[in-house]
Amino acid sequence: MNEIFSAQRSVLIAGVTIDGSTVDIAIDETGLIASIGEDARKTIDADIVIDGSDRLAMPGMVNTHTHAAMTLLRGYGDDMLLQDWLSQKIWPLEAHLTGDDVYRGTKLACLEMIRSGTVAFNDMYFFMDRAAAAVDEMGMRATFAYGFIDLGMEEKREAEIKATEALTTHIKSLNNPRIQAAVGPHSIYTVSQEGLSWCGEYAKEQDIGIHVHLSETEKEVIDCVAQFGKRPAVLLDECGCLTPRTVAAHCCWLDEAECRLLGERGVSASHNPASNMKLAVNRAMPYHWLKQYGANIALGTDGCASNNNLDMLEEMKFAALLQKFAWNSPTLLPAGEAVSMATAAGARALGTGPGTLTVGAPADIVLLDARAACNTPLFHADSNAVYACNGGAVMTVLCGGRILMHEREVPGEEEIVSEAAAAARSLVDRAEQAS
Ligand SMILES: O=c1[nH]cnc2c1ncn2[C@@H]1O[C@H](CO)[C@@H](O)[C@H]1O
Ligand SMILES: [Zn+2]
Repeated sequence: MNEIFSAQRSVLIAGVTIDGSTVDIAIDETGLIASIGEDARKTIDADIVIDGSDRLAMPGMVNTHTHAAMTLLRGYGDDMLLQDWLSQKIWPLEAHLTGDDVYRGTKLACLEMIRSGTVAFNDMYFFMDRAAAAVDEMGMRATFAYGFIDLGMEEKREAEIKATEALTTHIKSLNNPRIQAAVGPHSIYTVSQEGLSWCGEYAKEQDIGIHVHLSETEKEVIDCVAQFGKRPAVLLDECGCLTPRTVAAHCCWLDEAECRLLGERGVSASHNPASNMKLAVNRAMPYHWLKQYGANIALGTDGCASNNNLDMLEEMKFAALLQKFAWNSPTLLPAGEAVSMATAAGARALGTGPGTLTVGAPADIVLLDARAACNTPLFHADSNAVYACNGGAVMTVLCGGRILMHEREVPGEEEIVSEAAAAARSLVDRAEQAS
């Protein structure tokens, strides 16, 4: 059994269901889908054969906004106002974080994501070289941004610039096609205009993406207008931070003109409904306007301190329900669109491929249990995936043809969990001793 997790080999998923038809999926030794169809098994002499009967195939999901190592802070501070939560609970604890903590927390995050069908994620945090090591070992894809926060102080800005440059250099030196760097200006309320402009220019020069929090709360918009006389998306645009490779997380309080601007710039908006509801930001991302103006609308969980898990199947349901409820329209964000947000739109946001099950695409594939209660009866696979199932229905996960989980087994799971639990305990102990 263990050898199926080892090196990259050619794989045949035999007799699996896609959109109601039974097909084979052949994956070559470079990790691409070589053929899909009734006779795909004849096209390769596969090293590994996965039995696809009683399985539904879907593209691997892409989590476009998270802080992976915040798994260690899960349940540490809940039921608070966003500003209090950050300043009283989260930031004081993060001051004690070490690289080892981030490594262990990110491994736990990867485990959780793999177990719920996610193959790629967009991460913003600290000690990202250690997060990249965790992802490399777990076999997923990720884009890493150092969370750039200068609080308007020039000295701090210099340090953040150095940290950002060091991460980009490190990630590029890994030469791992699954791992990319991005620039991570945290938000317009934690980064000066000088800092934002540097981020915009640096991203352009390095040809990498930008990962930023945008218009999460009404306070962010009110303060921005009072201080700068313009709204947050306009400010970001003037600093060169709205590009086709920008992922803007939350986007809750955008007005219609800002949605048009995001569409014109080809920005990806990452909807994070669970975090938004938990922190009561009191407005749902204007999905209808972003869609109307052509922004790429993707999905994310945010960190585990505000969600409190990384299950994208659950997140699709939250997205579909929140949009309907908030904008009083039961026809808004139907199941098929929620699946596209979690797959194709996410892959487009991070540039990891088409995010579809098509020939020539990277074999980022999730197999769901067709016999699970949540998939019974099976009138519409998308409907069950969005409204009925959660990550527990995910049986097998492949990323770039590599098998990361099979029949719910992930290699090394017990050790990852126990080491993360110990790291979280020790982090809280250190913070409490210091206070
Ligand atoms: O919802 C959120 N809004 C704003 N900041 C957040 C949220 N969740 C996490 N962080 C914070 O963003 C930084 C990333 O480098 C971290 O300090 C993390 O705690
Ligand atoms: Zn966030």
